[in-house]
Amino acid sequence: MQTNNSFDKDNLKVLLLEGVHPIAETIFQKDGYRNVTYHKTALSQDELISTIGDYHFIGIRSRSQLNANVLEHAKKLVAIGCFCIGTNQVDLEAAQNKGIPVFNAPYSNTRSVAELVLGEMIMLLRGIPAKNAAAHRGEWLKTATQSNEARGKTLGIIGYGHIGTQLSVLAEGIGMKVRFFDIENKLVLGNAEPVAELNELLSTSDVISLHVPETPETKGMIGAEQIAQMKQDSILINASRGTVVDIDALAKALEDKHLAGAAIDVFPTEPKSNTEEFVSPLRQFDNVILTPHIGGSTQEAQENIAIEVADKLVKYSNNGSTMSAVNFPQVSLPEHDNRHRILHIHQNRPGVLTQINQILSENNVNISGQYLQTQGELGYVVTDIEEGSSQTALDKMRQIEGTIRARILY
Ligand SMILES: NC(=O)C1=CN([C@@H]2O[C@H](COP(=O)(O)OP(=O)(O)OC[C@H]3O[C@@H](n4cnc5c(N)ncnc54)[C@H](O)[C@@H]3O)[C@@H](O)[C@H]2O)C=CC1
Ligand SMILES: O=C(O)C(=O)COP(=O)(O)O
Repeated sequence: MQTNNSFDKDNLKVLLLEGVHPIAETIFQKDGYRNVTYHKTALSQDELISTIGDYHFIGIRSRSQLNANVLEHAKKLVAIGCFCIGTNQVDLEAAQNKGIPVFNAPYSNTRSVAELVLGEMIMLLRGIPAKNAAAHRGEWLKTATQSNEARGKTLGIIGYGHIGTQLSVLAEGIGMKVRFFDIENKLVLGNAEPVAELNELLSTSDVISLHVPETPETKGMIGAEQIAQMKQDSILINASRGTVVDIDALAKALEDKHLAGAAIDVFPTEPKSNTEEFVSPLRQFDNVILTPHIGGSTQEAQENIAIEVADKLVKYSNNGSTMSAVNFPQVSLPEHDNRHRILHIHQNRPGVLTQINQILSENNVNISGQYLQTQGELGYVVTDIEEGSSQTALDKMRQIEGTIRARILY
């Protein structure tokens, strides 16, 4: 059990990795967090293990793997910020078991991905990547063969979430017909049409674009069998996660000329830094657009993400609010001016709230507000109390069975 009291910001250490937009550092510093370490790259597993124990907050993007082993060494960690959408790089359950909320930016880069995919789709339908590559070699491929307008073509979107829906609207704007497959019932935008079976979507679309998260179900979702279902001369785009598409199966389909082209932004194994070689069987194909996982890498998106996630971390640190945490009970909290606030994180079992209130009552502590939320195995009780014997009460609350951690905000 951890025994932090109200945090002295001077002693709180923040580690920002993977070149998150520098405005994140500014936000921490402006709020009085002076101990911010900034790295342009990700850290290896060994580096994370030897470093993470010093830090109270960590900010990462999609490369840093915060698995259970790394989190085991995160003795002081209070919260994790994923400065991106995907949180599959973090063992969310291990973080939850340690009472560490994980925050992300669920919307900020969605437009950037949708715009990239729209552009790639138009380019691929015209056969531009191959013609461009040929021109760079001095070849002149002036032909209309396999060069098509997007207007009237069918775009099949797999995963009709924040990105999928925006792409849907943009694609309809240039006259495409949009169909989609999602495991949830979704509000349909424009004239898009839901399709009940993945295979039906695959076999009727001119372009397939993937916008699903990485989950056990989406891993390997598009393999040889699914690609075989796709129309002859159709196009596959993946800007979701590298594990969703079997790259060897895709390479074979391109070799066999079953597909007219592809655009791939995410890969099963991605270089850890810009100095490492990118290795992929897709490098040989002129008709494949290969991008280095930059779907969300625009100035606009990165700045918005940095503001959003840094604000969430600072708010959790200063005020205890867990709104929009992805693995944690969500509690939206008012400011606690002139009051002390006790945050109690515990295993979700009966009787904890009663024991908390019993302790407060026995210590003559007056409760001015209380908030309780549970999620799965975790319970989060926030109690605003009048100043006084809060420290004694906190010490006693830490003895309640099932307590994971507790801290006080002055
Ligand atoms: N290339 C890049 O730089 C970026 C990649 N991404 C990736 O894109 C993914 C999607 O992002 P958003 O649209 O914002 O997420 P979202 O959560 O809004 O949408 C995902 C959709 O996929 C659906 N889904 C989940 N499992 C499915 C399955 N097995 N079959 C069909 N549909 C399924 C969900 O119901 C949901 O509607 C992220 O999880 C992330 O991995 C996100 C941002 C940037
Ligand atoms: O937001 C996401 O999920 C992404 O894939 C973007 O990742 P990145 O921040 O570019 O490492």
